[in-house]
Amino acid sequence: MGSPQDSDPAIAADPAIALRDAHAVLGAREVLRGVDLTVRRGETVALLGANGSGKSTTIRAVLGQVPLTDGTLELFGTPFRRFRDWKRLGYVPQRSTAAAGVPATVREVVSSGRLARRKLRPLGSADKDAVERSLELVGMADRAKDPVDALSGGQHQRVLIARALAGEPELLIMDEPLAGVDLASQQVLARTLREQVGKGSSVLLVLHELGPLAPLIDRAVVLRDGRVERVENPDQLHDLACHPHGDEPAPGAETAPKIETGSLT
Ligand SMILES: Nc1ncnc2c1ncn2[C@@H]1O[C@H](COP(=O)(O)OP(=O)(O)OP(=O)(O)O)[C@@H](O)[C@H]1O
Repeated sequence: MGSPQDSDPAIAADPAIALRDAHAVLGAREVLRGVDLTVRRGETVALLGANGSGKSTTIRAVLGQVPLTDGTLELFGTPFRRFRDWKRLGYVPQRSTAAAGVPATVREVVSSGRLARRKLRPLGSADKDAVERSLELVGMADRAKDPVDALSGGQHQRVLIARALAGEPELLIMDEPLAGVDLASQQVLARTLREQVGKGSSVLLVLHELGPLAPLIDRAVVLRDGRVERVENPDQLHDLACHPHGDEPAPGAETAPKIETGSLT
């Protein structure tokens, strides 16, 4: 997707993410073995690949949660070791790892997305407006006072997305945002992302199926065994989501509905 920022060559020259020849070790294994990943301003990039191919590790490396043993990372043109502008990033972790058992209301969780912007100051009117806008965007405004523990899995996911959006990030990173989410919530996410991208945000998301997000994806980077196997443009995305490693569908197999089911492998 093009963004208004594309017209500024200085900004367009600095991608939101520039990961080069990234290597990372977890336990005794080299899990990333030379990953190159660029997300330009205003671009929406999907990371695809089989279980264990290194998608989450790549995202965690971009966030600095997994150190690189080799290679380089720049965020918005700044080498990672000097990058401090965390308010420009929003992160939606895999649902199972976040907010479970937190004794907080929906609004409180979403408000925590403003932390990097307001530091330790109390919530101001701009903060409150951003929180309310994010709740509206994901369709959770009417649940704002409910404890997050009282939510379903898909509603939980919407709250985590709202928390990331509340920080008004220029780069939104999401790890399997469609996992376990019904079609209605997937469509809410698609609408939300479209709005973000329309404002010029960049998006990196791990997906197993493209679902309603397919029309929003500019490029798909397919990982295999800790390396980029290939990079595809939107024309190939349908086949990629169903057969990320180029496996042919069984003769007569119905592939189109698979993308829309939301049931993930
Ligand atoms: N903490 C860890 N210690 C050791 N190995 C790990 C650790 N976390 C992940 N791995 C290994 O790293 C590899 C890549 O894992 P990663 O979670 O990045 O894959 P993924 O592509 O996101 O998979 P999935 O689709 O299942 O979420 C896997 O082989 C996994 O077993």
